[in-house]
Amino acid sequence: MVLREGDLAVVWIDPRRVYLVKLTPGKKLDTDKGSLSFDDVIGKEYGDAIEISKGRAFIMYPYLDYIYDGLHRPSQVLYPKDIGYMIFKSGLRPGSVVVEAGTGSGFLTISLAHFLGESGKVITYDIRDDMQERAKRNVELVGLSDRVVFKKGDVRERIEEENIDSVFLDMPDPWLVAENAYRILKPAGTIVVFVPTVDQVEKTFLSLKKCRFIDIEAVELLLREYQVKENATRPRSIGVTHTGYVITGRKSIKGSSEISE
Ligand SMILES: C[S@@+](CC[C@H](N)C(=O)[O-])C[C@H]1O[C@@H](n2cnc3c(N)ncnc32)[C@H](O)[C@@H]1O
Repeated sequence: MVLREGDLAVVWIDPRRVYLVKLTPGKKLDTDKGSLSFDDVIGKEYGDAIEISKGRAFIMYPYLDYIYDGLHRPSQVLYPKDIGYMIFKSGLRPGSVVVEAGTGSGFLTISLAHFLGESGKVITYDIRDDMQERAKRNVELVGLSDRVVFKKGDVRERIEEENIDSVFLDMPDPWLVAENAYRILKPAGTIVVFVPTVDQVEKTFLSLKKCRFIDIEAVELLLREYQVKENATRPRSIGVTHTGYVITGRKSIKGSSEISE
């Protein structure tokens, strides 16, 4: 595919220099490895490489992992390893309608919008205007605005939607949202929560149980990156050692709450 004005691309120089850019004529990307004029990128294809003063810039398709590397993120975003599992457990599919809180920098929003397709919707709540403004720009940059509805609000107090397929929560006190989540979900709809500390796991798990959710699980996903060198291949000694915990549950349908006991 030949790249045109306005297309999104990833400029990959090395693993620490990954930039998500919109190809605007006359603009350029300045890095410590050299400048890249977007006029030189327009007309090229994903996968092409362009020489810059101190290296090479590879022009890559904006896959989610590159979006993760290149996104401007004022808040801590969820890690891909956790997002993958959360989406799997949620049962999300093309056409799903999900509610999310909080929006934060919008990386989970973008991931959800990506997987639920053109016919799906993410309704994302945040109590902070500045977070939603930044997330809006991120979602717009990756061309997914049609699939996302931004709402300013406190989900502990009120969620306007109903008949929702899944609720995703990444916020400090998700246990205070259990009742609202239960109310807005379809029967057998799923709740997926991410929290960074163990005391939050306990509060969240018990609140889901109290609200008649069934099939509740709490897990931690461990990911270990390897350095690969001849005769010296081993786990890396530095890196992200902790992200958090994922709690999942499902809205009970009539009579099923007894089964979970
Ligand atoms: C860690 S960030 C979410 C990051 C997001 N998952 C991402 O991947 O970019 C947590 C967000 O929750 C929002 N928040 C906290 N309490 C909230 C509430 N009661 N209702 C809605 N949003 C809330 C915060 O303003 C913050 O932006």
